[in-house]
Amino acid sequence: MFRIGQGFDVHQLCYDRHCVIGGVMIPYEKGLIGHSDADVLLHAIADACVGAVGEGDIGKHFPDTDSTFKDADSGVLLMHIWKIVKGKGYRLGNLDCTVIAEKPKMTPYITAIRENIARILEVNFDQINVKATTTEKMGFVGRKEGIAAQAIVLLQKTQY
Ligand SMILES: Nc1ccn([C@@H]2O[C@H](COP(=O)(O)O)[C@@H](O)[C@H]2O)c(=O)n1
Ligand SMILES: C[C@@]1(CO)OP(=O)(O)OP(=O)(O)OC[C@H]1O
Repeated sequence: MFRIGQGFDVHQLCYDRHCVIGGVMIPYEKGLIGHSDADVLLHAIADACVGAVGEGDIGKHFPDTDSTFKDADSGVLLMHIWKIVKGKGYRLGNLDCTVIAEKPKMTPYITAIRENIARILEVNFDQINVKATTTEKMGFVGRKEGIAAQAIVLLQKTQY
């Protein structure tokens, strides 16, 4: 049996934070604001995974009212989500994601991000794809006020 899930997340940019996207620290004058490290891409992936197995959303598993998750490493949060997915007997078919950002330029970091996500999900590099697009200077992304990310995951049931 196959299950599909999609995730979407947005975080605001400000000057006093690190810019961590897909678990990779990206040199940029601004960083993302959140209760956790605000890794918008890993949050979209986590939402896609919990969505695929009918387990709600990331906020259900890691409430932003819980101080445990203050400045949390989103890689660790995604590992926890992935354990739930595996526990339900699923394996990853493939994951496709898009980072929607006017800046920073993502291309130099895409390989490192794919490697990091493949490590967290314990899959091969070629099962993970990460893309980037601008919004052609329009809207909150175009004004560099925030960054959005989307993810779509395909899971296959291996245990019944
Ligand atoms: N933050 C970004 C946004 C885009 N890219 C790369 O540039 C290409 C063209 O972007 P458009 O928004 O003009 O379609 C895109 O395909 C990406 O390869 C990027 O690296 N970082
Ligand atoms: C990750 C969590 C928990 O620290 O907080 P944020 O970093 O604010 O991220 P968000 O995508 O708004 O929602 C999920 C959260 O509850």
